[in-house]
Amino acid sequence: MAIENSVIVPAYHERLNIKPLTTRLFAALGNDGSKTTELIFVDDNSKDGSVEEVDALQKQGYNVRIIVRTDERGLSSAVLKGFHGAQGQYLICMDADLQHPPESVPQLFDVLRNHAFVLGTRYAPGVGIDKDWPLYRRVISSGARMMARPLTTASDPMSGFFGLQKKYLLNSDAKEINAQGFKIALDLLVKLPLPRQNAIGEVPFSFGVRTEGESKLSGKVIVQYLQQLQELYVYKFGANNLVLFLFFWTILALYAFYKLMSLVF
Ligand SMILES: Nc1nc2c(ncn2[C@@H]2O[C@H](COP(=O)(O)OP(=O)(O)O[C@H]3O[C@H](CO)[C@@H](O)[C@H](O)[C@@H]3O)[C@@H](O)[C@H]2O)c(=O)[nH]1
Ligand SMILES: [Mg+2]
Repeated sequence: MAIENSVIVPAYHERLNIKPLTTRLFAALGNDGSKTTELIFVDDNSKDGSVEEVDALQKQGYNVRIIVRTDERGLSSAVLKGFHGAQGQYLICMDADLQHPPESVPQLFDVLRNHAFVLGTRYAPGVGIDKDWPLYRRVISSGARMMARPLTTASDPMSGFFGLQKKYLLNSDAKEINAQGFKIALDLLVKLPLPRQNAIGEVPFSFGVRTEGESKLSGKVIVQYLQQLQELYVYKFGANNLVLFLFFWTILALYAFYKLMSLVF
């Protein structure tokens, strides 16, 4: 049977998560779904036994492979590498660390049949929003989400659990996509030639807790996000409006600071 669906997983030092992710994903897809789905890890030369782990799973009959990059590092560029190397016309991206439930993947593929883009969202009724996250991650996440508000109507454009129909990627200018940092979904949402109506489907999910390995989010990733925002504002609204936005965010930041101070003192 031909491969219709591809699941792309950026992975850096994720050996311990590879087997549980693979077995849970294919169990969730069931017999029929498994025949038309491939799983691709994009690893940046972790040299931690991830390759051997994938080989063993292949021998057990899972349609899984691993691309090892030796010349580049980074989440977003790894995702694009996987998307371009995928056979399926329906593409889903998810993290390796099981914070994105593999059991939700079939639902994301279903939604992709009727939408150009699908987002796993943590901001929906009944979903525990980052409840197990430390406070500083919640503050970063809320601030990052608020600053992206003018760029897209999607409820969770920061999500790393998302998908798209490959034809929209092929119709875009690859040079325009920002492959730095973590927020590849946001870049694609703003820059891909998506239909005007009904382009984005959303699937609520609860963001799990990482149990193996460590998060790779760093100060550098936050700076890359701010640079990406600036570029996206200019892309969407033009350089002049960037000045207006900067003014707006400065006033908002000063107001938030004032409120915080009045709470503390
Ligand atoms: N190939 C590759 N993979 C990477 C790299 N950096 C991170 N990854 C992989 O990308 C996934 C997410 O990395 P984490 O380090 O677990 O990120 P996080 O802090 O949990 O952030 C996640 O949640 C955010 C939502 O708040 C998302 O915005 C973000 O994209 C990501 O999904 C994991 O599978 C990780 O191995 C890299 O340099 N190269
Ligand atoms: Mg994570």
